[in-house]
Amino acid sequence: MPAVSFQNVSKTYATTRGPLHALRSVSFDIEPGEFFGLLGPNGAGKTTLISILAGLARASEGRVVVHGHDVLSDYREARRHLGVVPQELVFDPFFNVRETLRIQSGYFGVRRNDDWIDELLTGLGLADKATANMRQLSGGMKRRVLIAQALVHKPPVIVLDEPTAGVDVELRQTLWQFVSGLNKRLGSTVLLTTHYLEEAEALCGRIAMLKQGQVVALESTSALLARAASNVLRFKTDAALPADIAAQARITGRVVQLPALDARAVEHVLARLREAGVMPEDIEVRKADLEDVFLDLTGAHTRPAAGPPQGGAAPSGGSEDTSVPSVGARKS
Ligand SMILES: Nc1ncnc2c1ncn2[C@@H]1O[C@H](COP(=O)(O)OP(=O)(O)OP(=O)(O)O)[C@@H](O)[C@H]1O
Repeated sequence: MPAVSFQNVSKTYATTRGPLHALRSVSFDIEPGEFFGLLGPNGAGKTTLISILAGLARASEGRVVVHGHDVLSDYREARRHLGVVPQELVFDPFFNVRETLRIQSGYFGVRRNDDWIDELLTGLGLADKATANMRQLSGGMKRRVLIAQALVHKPPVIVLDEPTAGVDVELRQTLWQFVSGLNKRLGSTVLLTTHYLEEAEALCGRIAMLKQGQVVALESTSALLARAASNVLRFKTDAALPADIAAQARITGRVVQLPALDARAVEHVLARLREAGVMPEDIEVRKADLEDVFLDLTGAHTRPAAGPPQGGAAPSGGSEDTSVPSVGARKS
């Protein structure tokens, strides 16, 4: 039995400009124990799909089943199997961290689970904050409690919707270590949506890519990576590129990146640039990554110079070609 089964899920919003098809017949299964990535540019429908899974929105058509429980007709059971980490921070400020987690356990009818609460506190770097009042915590610490809250009933399926948008590097590392540990040790299924393709590449065994409400790829991460041209030629220039080169290029400010199968392809591009009088600087050839596949599939070849993903913080650095790509910056 799949951990999560999306069956022909469609969602249409009525808007003043007519119907908006946020999801169009989305179907895929996530097997128990998978670390699964859901990727897509802004507006692709990721949050809508997660909201339907979590029972926060209703599908216009189709159904979603969690460990055999329909999220609509069998909501309580489906919800018990899910640990959904929300994006917004909402807390009762009068309780301390441990009390907050005990109260949340009570919502799920779980009692005397202090051992598990201790494990969550330690794993998420909150051990010395157990008796701190929620209102005394920093934003980053509150986010850790939010994650602990979502996991307090030991759900077999963990749903993380953009969990690292705007969080610091330390929390990202703590979170991934902890969630990977649950995935490996307890066999927890993890469904992750992220703008950070590097994270998806490092963590997810399988990936679905959404574009305009449709699944455009559903494959193992390694198969997706194998789809990309094996290398990428990268250089900087201020000059206008010849049209044939520009057509294949991904341009970020003055950084140009082109798929390059082998050394001959690299030589060909450099010769074309010479003919056109373009003097490339800082030439390098790197291995293709998930971002290259993503851009091919979502058709976003050209993006503006670096900017933060919408609704999230800028990836670290903020140089003209950030090493952690922000898909949100290329609204297609
Ligand atoms: N309540 C709503 N009413 C009308 N349209 C909506 C509503 N919620 C979402 N949409 C639209 O549905 C589409 C999918 O949005 P959704 O938030 O699911 O995308 P997303 O992939 O999560 O994007 P992001 O990466 O920006 O969070 C978008 O065009 C969005 O504007």
